Amino acid sequence: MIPGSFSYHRPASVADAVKLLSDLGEEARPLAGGHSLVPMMKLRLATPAHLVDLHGIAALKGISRNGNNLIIGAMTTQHELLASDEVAKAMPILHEAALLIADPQVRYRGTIGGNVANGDPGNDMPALMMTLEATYRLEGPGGTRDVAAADFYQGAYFTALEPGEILTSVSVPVPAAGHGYAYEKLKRKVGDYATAAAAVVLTMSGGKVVTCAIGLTNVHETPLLAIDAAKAVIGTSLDAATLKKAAAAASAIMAPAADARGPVEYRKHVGGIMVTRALQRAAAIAK
Ligand SMILES: Cc1cc2nc3c(=O)[nH]c(=O)nc-3n(C[C@H](O)[C@H](O)[C@H](O)COP(=O)(O)OP(=O)(O)OC[C@H]3O[C@@H](n4cnc5c(N)ncnc54)[C@H](O)[C@@H]3O)c2cc1C
Repeated sequence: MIPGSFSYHRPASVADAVKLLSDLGEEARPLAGGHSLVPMMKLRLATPAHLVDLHGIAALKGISRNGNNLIIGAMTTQHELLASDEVAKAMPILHEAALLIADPQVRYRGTIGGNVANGDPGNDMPALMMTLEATYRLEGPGGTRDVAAADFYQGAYFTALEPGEILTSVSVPVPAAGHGYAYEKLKRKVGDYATAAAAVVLTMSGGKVVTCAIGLTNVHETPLLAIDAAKAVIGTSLDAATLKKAAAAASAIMAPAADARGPVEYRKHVGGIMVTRALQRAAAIAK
């Protein structure tokens, strides 16, 4: 449980971090909260020769509002998300989901940038960011570009990040006033990753669903958007038959691994239940 040896770098600007990562090449990795990377290093599943610590870069911190978007700096911790009144008011599902990540110790160190850039299908933020139609800002040797969260995940631990690039911020459109929301996560115990989880953001009018987005965590090698399930509920009052149809449509795209959290069929079944519960709770909240 002791990591291999590495050299430590602490740049003071994004430009310096990008230059270091580009110069040092494949053997270098950005270090954020270290709560995914360091455990991997201890297990020797990751053996970077260089760690480029992002903690000295003030520009990567903080939460601000730009028009209808919340801009969250990559080095903002999960604890800081929870402490933000702006997040709690404008985007309560983000507050709710952050509270379901691990435990306070992990949330004090773990960052939103590390959580979404890691590419771990077990992380909670990626599916939520897809549901909220977030965009990631990436900065690298070739300049700055924005990538939709929905286009970012390519496989387990494979993302759209190019060599030398870092994720600098996440831009999240604020959902409509009166929207309904829920993040339902089944885990074996407090502090565990999801056996399966579902995020729902919807709007309703006259008792019927007008818009709906559904994201799924840890039921596939990447986070998923359950597009057909979301379509199935539009225009309905979420009656029992519709809920069943939506859960079935969501389960149909799930392909979880059989692991200590259960066999494939169980995790798909649980995933469907998470979708049902999230839809019901979101509808009850919507005004
Ligand atoms: C006991 C335990 C339980 C946990 N449970 C959960 C859980 O239930 N749900 C959940 O979502 N997470 C969970 N986590 C993971 C936790 O949320 C991590 O903090 C998070 O996944 C990674 O964030 P980090 O800031 O620690 O990143 P790090 O561990 O520092 O980095 C993770 C990866 O992302 C890369 N990276 C980091 N920042 C950037 C950046 N800005 N640009 C480009 N690449 C970057 C790193 O190079 C590394 O490959 C748990 C962790 C532990 C230790």
